Amino acid sequence: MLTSLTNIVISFQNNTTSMHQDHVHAQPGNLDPTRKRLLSPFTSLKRKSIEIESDENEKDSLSDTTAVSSENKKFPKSNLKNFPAPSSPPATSTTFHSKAVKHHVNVVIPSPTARQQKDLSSLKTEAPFQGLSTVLYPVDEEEKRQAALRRYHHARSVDTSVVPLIISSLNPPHVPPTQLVLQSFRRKIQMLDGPGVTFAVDDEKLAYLSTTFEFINDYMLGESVTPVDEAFNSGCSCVGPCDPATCGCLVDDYGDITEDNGDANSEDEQEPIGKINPYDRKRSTAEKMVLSPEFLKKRQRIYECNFRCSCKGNCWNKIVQHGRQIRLEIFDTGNRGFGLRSLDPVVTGQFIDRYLGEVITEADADLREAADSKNKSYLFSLDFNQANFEEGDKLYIVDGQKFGSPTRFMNHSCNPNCKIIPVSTTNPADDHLYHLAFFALREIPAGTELTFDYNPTGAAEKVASDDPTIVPCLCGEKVCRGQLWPNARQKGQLRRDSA
Ligand SMILES: C[S@@+](CC[C@H](N)C(=O)[O-])C[C@H]1O[C@@H](n2cnc3c(N)ncnc32)[C@H](O)[C@@H]1O
Repeated sequence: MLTSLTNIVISFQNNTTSMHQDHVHAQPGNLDPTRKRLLSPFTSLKRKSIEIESDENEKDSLSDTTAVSSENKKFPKSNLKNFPAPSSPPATSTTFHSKAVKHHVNVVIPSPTARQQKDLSSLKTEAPFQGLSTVLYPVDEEEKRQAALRRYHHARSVDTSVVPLIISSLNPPHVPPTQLVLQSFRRKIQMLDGPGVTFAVDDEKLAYLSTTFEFINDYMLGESVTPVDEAFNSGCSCVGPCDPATCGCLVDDYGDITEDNGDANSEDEQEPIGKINPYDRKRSTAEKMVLSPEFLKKRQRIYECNFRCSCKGNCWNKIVQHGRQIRLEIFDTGNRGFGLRSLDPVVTGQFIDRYLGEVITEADADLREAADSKNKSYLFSLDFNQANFEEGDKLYIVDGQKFGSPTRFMNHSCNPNCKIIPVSTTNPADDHLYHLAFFALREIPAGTELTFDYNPTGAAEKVASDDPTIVPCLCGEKVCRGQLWPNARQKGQLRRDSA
């Protein structure tokens, strides 16, 4: 079989695009979010929908040039480089103007066999609608109607620098990139467990946040973080609902350990006077269980019933593990960055949400802090039981900067309306890994900013107000201490005292 090299003229024809939209739809490259594959003229060349002009004379005149296998119809690079590089329009651009006017590309087309020639000529006569040298196939009823009326447009060559290649039916309506990022961020927010979380923040700030932060539904454990083995896990042996007087999960009551006098671990030297029931059944309404007023004043850890407990089912000592029950909103405070508020009224002692993030070792936290010392602090130390730590024990830190929960946006106040309580929901034997749960210290009307004290035990510590390194507190409370934390202790401040 003879092979000939045909010089063909490729032009983007105005009608071609619409005629072959179905064709283009089928291309997986459509899904490429960068759309580069669709926008590249080179890619377009590969599509069958491009009109190719050739005639017998041209074939003949070129038949003595170099032969190349027809299977690999290669477009010589020397010609391709004339195509303009994609001008990287926004990912969702629906229309673009090809800057190429005409491009001559050498393509090898095998000479048809006698049989093929016969087939082709029969095709030409049988095909209902023909262009000057090209058989065209209308794709929808309107195009068929136009073609039947001979209104079919057959421009042979068009100045493609002014012909918009409209691919509107292939792409969603034009959406600016910021909106795209936001759409994807909002979709992710919907994946958060619990009632909705919304944003009252301008698009630009939200778009920036969405590129630097992601919501998560649980801790992300770092490589060096090892939870205590399940073999050490235990549960209560209550039959039926847990008895607040005897349930083995409840904390022993030592009477006088409060926020004011309180070392959380001083119980070691005393005999318990009973059990503290962390959640108040008396104050519960039909739908709400709250932290007991006694517990709100104490520095104690809550051990909720877990899957090892005999009580099973919907035990009243399972609150934090059921997750957030209120709608939250992240808003722009204007002077302290983002803040958090509840869209629902919150009652005293009500559970708000957990503080989540990457759980990392103290050494890793130090490295992160050193690398990013000027930024806001999102590091919380899981050091509530530090007095029990033994030589070699690892101290874990929760870093909510890049991954976290809505409480990552809670600001400090010198007169806070929330407080963090350490809560174990799975393995009570694990002194290093537990949850940091926020509870309401008082009634909080819907729409009020949720805050906590970043430095509850260090309230008295102040440094000279002319210290240039002080981070000023902007909580605006009458009792404001004027600074977020004594600056000499800024490093790791959240990591020390918040729990
Ligand atoms: C855990 S973040 C709180 C969320 C933060 N506002 C944001 O936009 O992501 C802690 C940081 O918020 C700022 N911040 C929180 N409370 C503040 C306050 N009362 N006054 C000034 N800045 C505060 C400080 O920059 C602090 O390092």
